[in-house]
Amino acid sequence: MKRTALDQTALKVSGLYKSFEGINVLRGVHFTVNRGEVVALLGDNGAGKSTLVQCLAGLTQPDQGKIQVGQIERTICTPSASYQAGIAVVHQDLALVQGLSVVENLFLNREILHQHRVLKLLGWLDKKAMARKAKKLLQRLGMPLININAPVNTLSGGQKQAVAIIRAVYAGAEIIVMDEPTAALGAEQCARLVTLIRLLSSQGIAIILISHNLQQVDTLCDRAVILFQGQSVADVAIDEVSQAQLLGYMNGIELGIAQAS
Ligand SMILES: Nc1ncnc2c1ncn2[C@@H]1O[C@H](COP(=O)(O)OP(=O)(O)OP(=O)(O)O)[C@@H](O)[C@H]1O
Repeated sequence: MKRTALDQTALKVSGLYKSFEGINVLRGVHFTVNRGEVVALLGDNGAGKSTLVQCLAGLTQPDQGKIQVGQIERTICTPSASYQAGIAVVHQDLALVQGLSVVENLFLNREILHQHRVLKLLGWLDKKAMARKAKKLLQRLGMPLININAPVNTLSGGQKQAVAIIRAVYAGAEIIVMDEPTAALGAEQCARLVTLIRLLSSQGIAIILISHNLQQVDTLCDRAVILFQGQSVADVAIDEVSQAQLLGYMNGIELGIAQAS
């Protein structure tokens, strides 16, 4: 293990099935992620990763199966139900509002109202409090150089990722799912994101990382769950497998299902 994950379940997925127009896309997905763990979700193209993430994000509903967050079984039928359950999915397109500033994005739909009774009734925002809190959050999560007043469309790709992730943390996410978070980043930005992921994990947040970059999975993740043709076929400690074995699981060879070409 790369670090001490807490021995407490953050997420448990059991027996998830999903079909689209008669095609069985998920055919029995089971895995658990503990608090503070970084777990890679691996699988070849079409293995069912995005469909699984859509189920976690409340964008589609499984036909069968259970999703448990902490000790509570959840029905995640909308994106807001997913968020309320403590799951945040940071997609490649990030869902930030481009014209708004960093601080406005961080507090979007969670604005801090003015403390003064009358101003609060009028819906006035406490911009100073939000600025203070935003600076503190960015500092705590190792991103003090991000200008909180900059429109997010002026930030680098890595900074945008960081803002989206920090927004999820501020909203109380216990489980953050990241879909290819470093795909469009340069080496330095990747390194910063890796540091942020490690920091979040050290604070007990569970991370599920979808990545095709096995080198990165090797350095960053504690465990990998591998999907093959819609089934979770392996759940392995990263320290105990080689990248070649991971690839073998992903293409079915390690399972004796597919033939080496
Ligand atoms: N809405 C849909 N209707 C019909 N088929 C779908 C739908 N969504 C996904 N599929 C099919 O389900 C299978 C799994 O797709 P999914 O996108 O979940 O895989 P993936 O592992 O994320 O692949 P990739 O790495 O290429 O993104 C694919 O064969 C895909 O064509």
